[in-house]
Amino acid sequence: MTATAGTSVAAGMSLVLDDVTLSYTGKPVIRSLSLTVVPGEILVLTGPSGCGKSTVLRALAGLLPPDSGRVVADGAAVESTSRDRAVVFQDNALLPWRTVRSNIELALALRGEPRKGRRETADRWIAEVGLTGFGDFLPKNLSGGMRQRVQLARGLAGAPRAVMMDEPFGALDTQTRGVMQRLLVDTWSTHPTTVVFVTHDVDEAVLLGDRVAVLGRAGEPLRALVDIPHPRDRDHLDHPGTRAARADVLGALNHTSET
Ligand SMILES: Nc1ncnc2c1ncn2[C@@H]1O[C@H](COP(=O)(O)OP(=O)(O)OP(=O)(O)O)[C@@H](O)[C@H]1O
Repeated sequence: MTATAGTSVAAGMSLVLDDVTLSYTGKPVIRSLSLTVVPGEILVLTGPSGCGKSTVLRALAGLLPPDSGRVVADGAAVESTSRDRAVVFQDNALLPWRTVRSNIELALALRGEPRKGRRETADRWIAEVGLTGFGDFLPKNLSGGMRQRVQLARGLAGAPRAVMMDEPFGALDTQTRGVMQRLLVDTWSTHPTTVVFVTHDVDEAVLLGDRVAVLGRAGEPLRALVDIPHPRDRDHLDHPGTRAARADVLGALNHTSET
């Protein structure tokens, strides 16, 4: 867990799920889940389709109150959404009638940044995510990868202390996905924050995460919580420890689907 050392610790928020049960219609999707997200780390959530990954993110974001147990952010019970806890979705959640710049400026306005200076800050974010020249474009005139760049910029521009990311690169082709993973790592290094990242992709999980939590099927216990020895190291799969961790994640996933 490299992110637990150094400056990123102070920048991120701690998130705790304490014996949490979550449901929509009374039948638990998540049952008695306890999990602590360390300040400044990237914790990846993976597991079979429908196991409740997005549901956990909703609870952390304050969008879904637990049936029982507690969701705690920096020691305080989560009872509503907060600009300190941002969400980045796979789907295009940008405002379609606003330009790229204006979408990012909105995040700055919600943070309470004075109007003066917002444009410059938004343009810095646009440059940071490699979209210089596209500030006046509407989302519909961008590729899927470009829209995800804007979502990343918008999610982080509000300087949240935690970001919940729900399969943000799931719809992208392999090459664009690789570029976005690197962009996320670079941006997160410059603007450290706690990240809870949902993915189906084992390689993405092992590349990005300090730790990978493998959820069981809906209502089942957590299958595994795996430490990744060399997170975000480009050559991480050359390390035997990382290969072993990847095998642990895969083993837990396969175990889940066999039972
Ligand atoms: N708004 C909702 N109302 C009722 N049931 C829901 C709602 N959202 C999700 N569910 C159900 O809760 C369960 C978990 O859904 P969730 O989206 O959290 O799973 P997931 O692991 O993120 O799935 P996937 O990997 O397919 O995106 C599923 O059975 C789903 O049908």
